[in-house]
Amino acid sequence: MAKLVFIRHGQSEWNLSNQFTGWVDVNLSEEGVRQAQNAGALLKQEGILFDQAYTSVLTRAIKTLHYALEGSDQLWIPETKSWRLNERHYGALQGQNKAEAAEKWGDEQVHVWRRSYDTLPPLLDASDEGSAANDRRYAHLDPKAIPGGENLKVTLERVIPFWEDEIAPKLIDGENIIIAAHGNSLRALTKYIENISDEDIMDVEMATGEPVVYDLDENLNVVSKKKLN
Ligand SMILES: O=C(O)[C@@H](CO)OP(=O)(O)O
Repeated sequence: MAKLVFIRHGQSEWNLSNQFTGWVDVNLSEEGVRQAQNAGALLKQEGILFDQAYTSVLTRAIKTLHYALEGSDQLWIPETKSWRLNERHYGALQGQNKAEAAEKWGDEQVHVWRRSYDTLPPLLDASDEGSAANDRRYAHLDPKAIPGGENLKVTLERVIPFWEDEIAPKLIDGENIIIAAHGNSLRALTKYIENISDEDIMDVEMATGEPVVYDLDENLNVVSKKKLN
């Protein structure tokens, strides 16, 4: 039996200002820092001892991981950062205010962009100055792997190879793992490990800074799941 903990980053500055974020590297808000510190206290209270941590290459998730590990006295454990755990790329919506987008395109369209499994957002051109192609942290990637915008399906398809190659083998060996990532990269992993349908995943939400604890058997079946709050 292995423990797997998902933690969505604490509230970010753009969660607070209600802007589409995706791959834009915004910081935690003060409330987000408090949420991440509280997650550390909850993990300590729960007594979960981790062997390995994973996070994305985005500041809000990395900092959340560090606050959570510091609060549970395990800041020393090995950690791996991967772009594959990044938030879904929100394409040309990145930076826009969600309420203003709903006024412009309608609530229904914005809801479909945010939560449908396979509808892509409007794409960001690779020549746009905000393209991830201009960001040094993605310089080692095949340019074809750098998205101009992702739906949950595409997000899942880039998260799962990392899960299969890096994370699942460790869980099968009985290691306890924490993954600090993002609302939609964690929804993709949740869909995969809980076998949730394309339709039902639309209603699954992750709260900021709230650890979700799974017990997994050696076949990676979910034996139990609980949220710490
Ligand atoms: O803006 C984003 O990147 C995500 C997460 O904050 O938003 P949503 O919940 O709308 O997918």
